[in-house]
Amino acid sequence: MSAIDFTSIPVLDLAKATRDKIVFLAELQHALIHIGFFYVKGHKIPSDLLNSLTKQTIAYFDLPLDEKLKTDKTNSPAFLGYSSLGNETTKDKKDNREQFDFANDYPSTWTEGRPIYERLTGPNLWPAEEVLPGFRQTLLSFQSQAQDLAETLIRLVAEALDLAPNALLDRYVLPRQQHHAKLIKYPAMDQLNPLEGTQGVGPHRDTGSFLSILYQANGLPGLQVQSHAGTWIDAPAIPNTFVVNIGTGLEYLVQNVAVATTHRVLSPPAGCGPRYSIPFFLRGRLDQKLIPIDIPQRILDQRPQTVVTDSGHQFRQLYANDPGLYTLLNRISSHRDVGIKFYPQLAKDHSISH
Ligand SMILES: O=C(O)CCC(=O)C(=O)O
Ligand SMILES: [Fe+2]
Repeated sequence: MSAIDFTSIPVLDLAKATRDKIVFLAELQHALIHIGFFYVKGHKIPSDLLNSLTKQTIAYFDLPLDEKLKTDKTNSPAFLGYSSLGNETTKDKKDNREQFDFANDYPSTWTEGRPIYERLTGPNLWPAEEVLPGFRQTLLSFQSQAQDLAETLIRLVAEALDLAPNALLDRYVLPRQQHHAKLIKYPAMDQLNPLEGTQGVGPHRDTGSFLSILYQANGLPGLQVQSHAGTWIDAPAIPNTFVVNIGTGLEYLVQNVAVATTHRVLSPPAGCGPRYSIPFFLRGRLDQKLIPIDIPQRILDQRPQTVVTDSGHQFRQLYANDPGLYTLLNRISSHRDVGIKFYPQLAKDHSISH
C-alpha cells in the first residue's frame, strides 16, 4: 500500500488559481498524484445553465421510448445518441443506465481511404425542436462551457506537474476536436429487475480520455471512488461543484504521476428515484501517438507504489501507438450493436459479438 492513501475527495477552489496560485497548484499536485479525483468549485459555469440542463435531461429520459429511439445510437457511426437501459457493458457485465451521448456539433468528414477512426467524428442526433424545445441549445452551451473548464484545468494540471502551461493542451488536444459528453439516468433499485443487480456502472477507469468533468445533476448519491487500499469511498454531490478525474491517456502521458483512479456507480436505493449525472470527457487527439513526457524526478518520486483496482483494466499499448483505432475499438466493445452495424470487419477481427 502507498504511504499516502485517501479517505475522502478534496474540494479545490478555482478562484484560488488566480488569487493564490502557489497554494492551488500544491493542492492540485497532491490530488493528481495521490487521489486522481477532486471536486472543483469557483468555476464560471452559470447555475441557470446547469438548472436548465438538469430539466432538459429529465425531460429527455421522460420521453416515450419510441421518441428516444428516433435518436438511437445505432443511427450514428460516431456513437452519438441514445442507448437504452442495459445496452452497455463494463467488463462484460450489464450496466443499469440509460444514456444520451452528445458532442461538439461537427459534420462527418470521413471518406473511403481515410483512417477509419475519423468516422468517430460526426453530427449529433437531436430530438425534434418541437418535442424538446431548447434541448439542443442547452446541451451545446454546456458542451462548450465544460470544454473551456476542462482546457483551463488541463493547463493547471501541467503547471502542477512543473510543465509549461500549454505542454499538454497544445500538443495533445486539437482546437476543433470533437469531445463527448453524455446525459445519464440510473434508475433506482425498485425500478430495476432484481436479477439485474446494482451495477449502475461497473468499476472502471476512464479510458480514451484525458480529463473527465462530472456534474451530479440531481444530487443523488451512488458515485464511489476506489482508494489505493481498495476501499470504496463515496463521492457525494456537492452543490455548485463538478467532480474531476484523470483518464488513462493522461496517466500514461505523465508517466503515471497523475492516477486514473477506478470508480463505479451503484444504482440508487429503492424509493429514491433515479440518479441523473452528466459527464464531459476531454479527449486527446486521435492522430497523435502518446509518448510519455519528461517530468521532474522530485515529482516522479512521489508516485504511489501500489494501487489496488477492481477495474481489471490494463493499459493497452495500442492506445499509445494508435489512439484513434484504440478509441474506436473501445466504443465498439462498449456499444456492440453500433459497432457490428457500422464496423463489421473490425468487430469480427477483434472477436466482438453480441
Ligand atoms: O455517472 C456517474 O456518476 C459517473 C459516470 C462515469 O464514471 C462514466 O460514465 O465514465
Ligand atoms: Fe467513469
